[in-house]
Amino acid sequence: MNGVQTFRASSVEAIRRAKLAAPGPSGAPLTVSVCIPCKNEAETIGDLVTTIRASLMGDDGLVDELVVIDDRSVDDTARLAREAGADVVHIEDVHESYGIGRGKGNVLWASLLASHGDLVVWLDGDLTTFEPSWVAGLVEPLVAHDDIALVKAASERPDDEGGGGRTTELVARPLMSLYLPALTDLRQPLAGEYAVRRTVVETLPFVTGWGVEMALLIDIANTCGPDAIAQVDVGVRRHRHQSLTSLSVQAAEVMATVLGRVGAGHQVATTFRRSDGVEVALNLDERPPVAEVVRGASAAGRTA
Ligand SMILES: O=c1ccn([C@@H]2O[C@H](COP(=O)(O)OP(=O)(O)O[C@H]3O[C@H](CO)[C@@H](O)[C@H](O)[C@H]3O)[C@@H](O)[C@H]2O)c(=O)[nH]1
Ligand SMILES: O=C(O)[C@H](O)COP(=O)(O)O
Repeated sequence: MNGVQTFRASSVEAIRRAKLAAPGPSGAPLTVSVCIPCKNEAETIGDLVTTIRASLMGDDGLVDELVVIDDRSVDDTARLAREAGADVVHIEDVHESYGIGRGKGNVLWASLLASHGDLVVWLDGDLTTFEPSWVAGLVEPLVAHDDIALVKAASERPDDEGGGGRTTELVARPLMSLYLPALTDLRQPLAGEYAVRRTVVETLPFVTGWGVEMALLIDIANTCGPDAIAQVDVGVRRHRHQSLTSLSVQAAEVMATVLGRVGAGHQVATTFRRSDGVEVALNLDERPPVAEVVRGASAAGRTA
C-alpha cells in the first residue's frame, strides 16, 4: 500500500489515443462524460462548455458526452450552456423520477443518472481558469490503472482575491490530518474537478450537501483502499469566491460529514448558527447508491 498517488499528466493527444485504445467494463470502447453542476453560473459556463467542445469533443475525441446539470438557476445558465453545445439537464426532471433533493452532492448524484460514460469527470461551473489538459490529466490514471477509482485535481489556489481555499485549508486538511492520515497527501480534497470510475461511485451513497467530496474520499478509501485515490497537478485554479457567511455553512457540513464517517460525530447537530445569528439547517442528507436506484427503476419499468 502506497496511499494516494500523484501523477504528472502526459500530453492531451497521448491521453486521447490511450483512451481510444482502452476497453470499457463491458468490452466496448471506453467512454468519458464531463458533467458540470451549475447554480447560477451564467458568467462562466458558456466559455467552459465552448472550450471543452472545441478541444476535447468530436469524432474520436477524448470526451464523448458533456452534460450541464442546471440546479434551478435563475440566471441564463441553462440557455448559455445549451447554446454553447452542452446537453442541459434540469434538476427538476431528475427529481420528478427520483424525489426532491438539494445541494451540490444532490446534483453530482443526479449527474450520474443523466450521463452514460464509464468515466465521469466533474468540473465546477464557476472556473475562471480552465485548460482542456485538466480533463485529460484527470482521466489518464483511470485509463492506465484499473485499480484507481478517483482522481482529484491538485491545483495552486492564489489568495490575492481573498480566497485560496479557505474551507480546504481551515477545515478539510486539518480534519484529514487528525482523522484520515492515509489521505493527507491530497492537496485539494474539496476540489470540484475530479474524475471517477462509474462502476465504483454508483455503489456508494451520496451526501447531498457540501460534504459530498469528503464522503466520497472516505468511502472509496474504506472500500477500495487509499491507493485507489490519485491526484494530478493541473496548475493554477481561480474561481468565484463565496462569502465567509456562506462558507461557514459549507465548513459545518464538511465537518459533520467527516466526523460522522470517522466515528467522532456523536451528537452532531443538524443546524448551524451563523455569525449573523441566522440558524441554518445543515444539509446532511444522503441519496442511496445510484446502482440501487437504477435497479429499482428497472424493476418498476422505468428507464434511468
Ligand atoms: O446547491 C448547489 C451548490 C453548488 N452548485 C454548483 O457546484 C459547483 C461548486 O460550487 P461552488 O460554489 O463553486 O463551491 P466552492 O465554494 O468553491 O466549494 C468548493 O468546496 C466544495 C466542498 O465543500 C466543493 O463541493 C466544490 O466543488 C469546491 O469548489 C458550482 O458550479 C455551483 O454552481 C450547485 O449546482 N448546486
Ligand atoms: O475550496 C474551498 O476551500 C472553498 O471553495 C473556498 O475557496 P476560496 O477560499 O478560494 O473562495
